[in-house]
Amino acid sequence: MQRLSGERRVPDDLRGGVIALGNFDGFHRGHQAVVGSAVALAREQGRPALVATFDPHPIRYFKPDAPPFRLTTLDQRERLFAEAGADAMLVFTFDDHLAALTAQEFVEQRLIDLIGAAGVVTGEDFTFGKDRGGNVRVLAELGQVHGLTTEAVGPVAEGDETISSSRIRTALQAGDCETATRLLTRPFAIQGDVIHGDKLGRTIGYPTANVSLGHYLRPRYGIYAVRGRLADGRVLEGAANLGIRPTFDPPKELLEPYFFDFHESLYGQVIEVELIRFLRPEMKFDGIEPLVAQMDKDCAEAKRVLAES
Ligand SMILES: Cc1cc2nc3c(=O)[nH]c(=O)nc-3n(C[C@H](O)[C@H](O)[C@H](O)COP(=O)(O)O)c2cc1C
Ligand SMILES: Nc1ncnc2c1ncn2[C@@H]1O[C@H](COP(=O)(O)OP(=O)(O)O)[C@@H](O)[C@H]1O
Repeated sequence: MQRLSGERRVPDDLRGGVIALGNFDGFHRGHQAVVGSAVALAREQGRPALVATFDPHPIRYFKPDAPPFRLTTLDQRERLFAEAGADAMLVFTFDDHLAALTAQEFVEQRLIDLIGAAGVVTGEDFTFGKDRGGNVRVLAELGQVHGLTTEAVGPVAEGDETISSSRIRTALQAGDCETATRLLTRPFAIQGDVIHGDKLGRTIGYPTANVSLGHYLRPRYGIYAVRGRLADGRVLEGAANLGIRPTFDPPKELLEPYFFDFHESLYGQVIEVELIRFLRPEMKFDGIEPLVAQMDKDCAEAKRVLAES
């Protein structure tokens, strides 16, 4: 799958496509329905399927000081869109210029001129353009003028509630991995480079691969049963601390998975760590011995949890 810039002319072989328009952070079941419809329509008509996303997230542009809230990085979205059958991911840079485009300018300058789109699929509640002047009705009207097919996909609900990124964020902030997994159709996963830490882990028999939380939403601090995916595709099981490790000075905010039966260096590798279940809150221990005794128990519990999930 190709990654394209939303500011440049789309190459000829990807023009005349159907584009799923949205941000799709998390790529939850609702997002999957929108992208799925775009891909299905594209296949039916023998057209390329494109998926849009915004970087930075529009919320970040409008609220630069908002606490981290991301559910996926651009790299994760790229993989998820490819798995959903898209031929290209189109990244719109959300900056002053984009924010100032009216709905009509966005459709004419971006969808028609730069992308050469033949069809566009959004969620029913999608808004776009300066002051959110564009919605699915405006999009349909502009589409008629420019020969652009439009389709609005209704919300996907679970129970009485629409599935949304904010519902998933709330679940993760409560340590409710199971709800997040259901709404995402896969576990929430943090991807990042393995960085150097204090080199303490190895001396207590528990080396941990330290990953920065970056722009990700902060799930509830605590100990989790996890699965890790290495760059080479290997999947490892483990137990991880996500938080500030209050036993150590100075406290540092990290995700630190210990992988069972694994003895290789991971420094510099990009790994992805799936949060399967919250086991307990982080605690401050009075020394290394009680910490290690608790880590032994955590690992035993994580193994039990992972064996049945
Ligand atoms: C399963 C597990 C549970 C842990 N629980 C805690 C905890 O409750 N409190 C704490 O301060 N550190 C805890 N840690 C320890 C730290 O996350 C980390 O292993 C330690 O700070 C060594 O860091 P290093 O990787 O920088 O050497 C836990 C680690 C693991 C793997
Ligand atoms: N089972 C394992 N789980 C996690 N990391 C491991 C494991 N075995 C070896 N490693 C390596 O050891 C490093 C962690 O060792 P540690 O002493 O905790 O150092 P640091 O403080 O730099 O994280 C990891 O980054 C990884 O390269």
